Amino acid sequence: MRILADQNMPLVDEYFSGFGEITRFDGRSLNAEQLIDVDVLLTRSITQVNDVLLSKANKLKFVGTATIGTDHIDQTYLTKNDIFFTNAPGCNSVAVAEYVISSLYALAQEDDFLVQDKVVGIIGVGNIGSILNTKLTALGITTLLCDPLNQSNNQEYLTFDQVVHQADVISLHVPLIKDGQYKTKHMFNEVVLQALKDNVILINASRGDVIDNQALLKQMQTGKALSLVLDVWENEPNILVELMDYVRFASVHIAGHTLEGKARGTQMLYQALCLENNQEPKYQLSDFLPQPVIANIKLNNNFSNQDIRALVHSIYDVRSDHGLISNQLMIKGFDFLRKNYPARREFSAVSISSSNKLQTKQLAQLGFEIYNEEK
Ligand SMILES: NC(=O)c1ccc[n+]([C@@H]2O[C@H](COP(=O)([O-])OP(=O)(O)OC[C@H]3O[C@@H](n4cnc5c(N)ncnc54)[C@H](O)[C@@H]3O)[C@@H](O)[C@H]2O)c1
Ligand SMILES: O=C(O)[C@H](O)[C@H](O)COP(=O)(O)O
Repeated sequence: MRILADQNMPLVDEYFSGFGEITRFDGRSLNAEQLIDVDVLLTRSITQVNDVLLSKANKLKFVGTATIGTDHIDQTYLTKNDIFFTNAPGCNSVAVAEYVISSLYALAQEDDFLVQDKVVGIIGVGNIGSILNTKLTALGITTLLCDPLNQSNNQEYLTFDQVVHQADVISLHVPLIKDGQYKTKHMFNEVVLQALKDNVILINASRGDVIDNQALLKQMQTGKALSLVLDVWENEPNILVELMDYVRFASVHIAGHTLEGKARGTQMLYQALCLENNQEPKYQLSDFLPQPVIANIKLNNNFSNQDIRALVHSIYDVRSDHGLISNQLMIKGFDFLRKNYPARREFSAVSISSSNKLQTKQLAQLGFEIYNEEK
């Protein structure tokens, strides 16, 4: 079996070498010639998989993207050509939710507010939005949910307009849908942006095109008071650099890039290929994840709600990502910063011990491991 895998996908040799010969490719410059005689294509979000790329793919039977988003894949073409397709739903949901929590705490610290005093609107309540909702609720934060396509799990849902006008924080977790009734491309256009309340915190870790970046720049240039947290941008990797000046925390589409999130993506493709080939999976994530720098933390009795911020930021502080893009974007470029993103762990890599039952429960809901019997 010949396997072609994106060079930015971790653990490909570890998971896939048993299946055959592996060749790595640059996700931005993959071309049709490279697909000749290839059986399995493993991509990330930056490769457009369509009729042009696959025009010479004479043997291709399996396409997997180690991502949640699928807007780069022409699934109709794959179905028509009898090519199996899978993505990795949920692989990096926890990472994105933790990115939002880290951002919120960083703004709370810099602007001197309590996260519990903010109402957070979540637009798109699928894998990521639901996990974020659980974590925010555990912290005592009120959430407003909007998802016209997902009215499940006994939640109260509001309309887009209600959420956008009532929330102090708006966090976007929709897929990119380019047209139709539930279109999300430019969901935040000039009109919506203009109507936002002053001082709203707008967080986008979904897809760049969900916010009209030119319209957003125009609003900010005319003095609109918004706190912007942007992980994703229109036209990556050639983003609208002028917008950066107005962004409180900017990053290079890495909200999902924890070690766990990326490795889970590879593992899900491995499991799908095993299933397709009637093989029992041999490996699991824990076989390959390194020990975290901080593995155990024992909390003392004085640990308070306020200390959760410090705990969260000891695992992941979004400001380190902002530092990277601010200092190095123009020198190194967007893709270089993504490829060389420092190792980041999820809260679950850290085990917490506390004698306070309520606190232990809250931290468990936030995603930390608990290592005493008080769980
Ligand atoms: N920044 C990153 O690193 C990163 C990482 C992972 C995923 N993502 C992006 O986040 C998106 C969401 O991920 P997910 O796993 O939660 O996906 P998901 O499919 O589980 O959830 C998306 C939710 O959005 C809802 N939705 C669709 N159209 C909507 C609309 N018009 N208004 C409101 N809700 C709408 C859907 O019903 C669904 O429940 C992905 O599609 C991907 O584009 C980004
Ligand atoms: O959709 C996703 O899962 C994410 O956006 C994913 O993390 C994108 O990152 P990439 O595949 O480009 O590394």
